[in-house]
Amino acid sequence: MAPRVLISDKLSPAAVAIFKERGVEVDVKPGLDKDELAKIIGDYDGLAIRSNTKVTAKLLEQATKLKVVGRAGIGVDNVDIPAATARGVIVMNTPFGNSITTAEHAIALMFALARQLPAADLSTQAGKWEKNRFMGVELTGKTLGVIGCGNIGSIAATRGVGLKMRVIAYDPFLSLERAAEIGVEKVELDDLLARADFITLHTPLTAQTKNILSAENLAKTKKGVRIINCARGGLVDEAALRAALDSGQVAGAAFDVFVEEPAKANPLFGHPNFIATPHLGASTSEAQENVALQVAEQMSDYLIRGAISNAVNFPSITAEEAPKLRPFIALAEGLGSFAGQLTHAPIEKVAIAYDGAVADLKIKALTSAAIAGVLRPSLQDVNVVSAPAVAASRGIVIEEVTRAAQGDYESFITLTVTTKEQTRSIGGTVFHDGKPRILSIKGIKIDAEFTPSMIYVTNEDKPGFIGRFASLLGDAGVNIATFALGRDEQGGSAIALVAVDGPVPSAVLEEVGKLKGVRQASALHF
Ligand SMILES: NC(=O)C1=CN([C@@H]2O[C@H](COP(=O)(O)OP(=O)(O)OC[C@H]3O[C@@H](n4cnc5c(N)ncnc54)[C@H](O)[C@@H]3O)[C@@H](O)[C@H]2O)C=CC1
Ligand SMILES: O=C(O)CCC(=O)C(=O)O
Repeated sequence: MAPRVLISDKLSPAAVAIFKERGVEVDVKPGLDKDELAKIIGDYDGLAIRSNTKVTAKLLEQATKLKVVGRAGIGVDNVDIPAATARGVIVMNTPFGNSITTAEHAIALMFALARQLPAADLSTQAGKWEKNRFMGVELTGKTLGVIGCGNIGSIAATRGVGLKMRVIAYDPFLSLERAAEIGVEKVELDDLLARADFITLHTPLTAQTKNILSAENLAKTKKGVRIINCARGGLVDEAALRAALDSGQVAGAAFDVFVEEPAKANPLFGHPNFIATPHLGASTSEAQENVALQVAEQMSDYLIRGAISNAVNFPSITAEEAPKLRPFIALAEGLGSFAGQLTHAPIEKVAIAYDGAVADLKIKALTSAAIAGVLRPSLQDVNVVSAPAVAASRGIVIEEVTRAAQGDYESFITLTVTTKEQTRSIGGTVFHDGKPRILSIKGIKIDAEFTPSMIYVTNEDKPGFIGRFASLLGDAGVNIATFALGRDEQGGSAIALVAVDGPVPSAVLEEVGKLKGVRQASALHF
């Protein structure tokens, strides 16, 4: 069945065309309220949004089929990422499609502030011709302070350089090489505040950046500074800015984003030196076409081919990598599931060793699959996306190692689960037929495929056991499909991994457990 996607915000029609071209069914329903959306979200595999749709934990509870949320834009603050991750929903954004447009909006607002364009327009069209009222400032030679010099900040910075401004940037993650490349001077925040004639903000809203322009920091600015915020509401303390505009410490401010959106009332509204736009940073036809095309392509790639790009809660997997990775994901998940089904005590650690060629694949994805396998026997809802977060919330330590090929196989994965009582290791590979194989259990060599119903037995290596075991299954009407055996040494510990046709009745398993020499008998399902 074709996957179904709902577009719940206003997106360029280019997205619909891409979804259809790729074989994804698509419904376009912008403007639904949260209850209407909650009613229908259960029908969809994908949800494509801009900033209006709020993807809350409550909405996600109803999204029983949902696999991916695609944000046609950058900020994903309207999506509850931990809740999406916990439900195994991939969240993707389009990190570059609207960067130029947003940087241009910041520059437009800088000009608007420098020459009071909105007020001059209003006054002129009112027939006032107030030539003496609107004295502006020149940008050439002024200092532009950029707070957050990532994709958008660095474009804004280079535009500032092009306008012959001196550009200084505060961004703890900006390297000196990159600063030199874009022609900015990297400075500390206090230095920026003291020197900038214009400040433009381009950071995400985080615990560190919230109120980065607080009352205290606004007091450190150069008197007469002008401030532009096209990033996120909450980076500037709105009440403190209002006071600084009133006192003249700040000569003007232009905001595209607000603490509360849609902003219908705001402490800054009505100030003569304040300019507002309604979150228009990304609103150009070029940017909207870019982000719509990109989000539709990314979501289709994931839903149809399993390729993941620009996910904020999962490593990227290209369309080329996906088919190579798929059998190893099945192997990792199978090994995890094997160990998980046999583990009945709280897990302290899961260690995964990747030997040989597999170490060059996306091992983060493989590790997630292995953890999902380990946890699923006790937690039905866990999946490859949510598994690492679930493991972390349970205090399970995850260890990954990559090594050169150790033995006979080009690739080998060994998964070790540690509880208070014991450590259990299981290893395997993918053969050239693309099928995952179990090749070692507790260090004992064996060769078995994962099949839907299996019996795993550990026993003393003594003559007669296999006959007794096989007869018991035969007498109980349990048909053996394949039988794999291994032992550590003659007369030592032996293991049997038996694929059977259909589920094993628990009474039969109990009887197997009572056979002479049997230490443990478990039914496994894959
Ligand atoms: N108004 C609008 O319509 C739009 C707004 N945006 C917003 O613009 C913001 C920036 O977007 P991008 O440049 O694409 O993001 P980005 O991730 O490329 O850049 C953000 C920069 O902020 C820096 N940063 C992080 N914490 C910082 C801190 N404590 N102090 C100083 N710098 C810090 C990072 O190192 C990074 O370089 C985002 O919040 C995004 O949501 C993006 C597009 C449109
Ligand atoms: O989609 C929009 O209009 C908002 C864009 C935005 O804020 C973002 O991409 O972070």
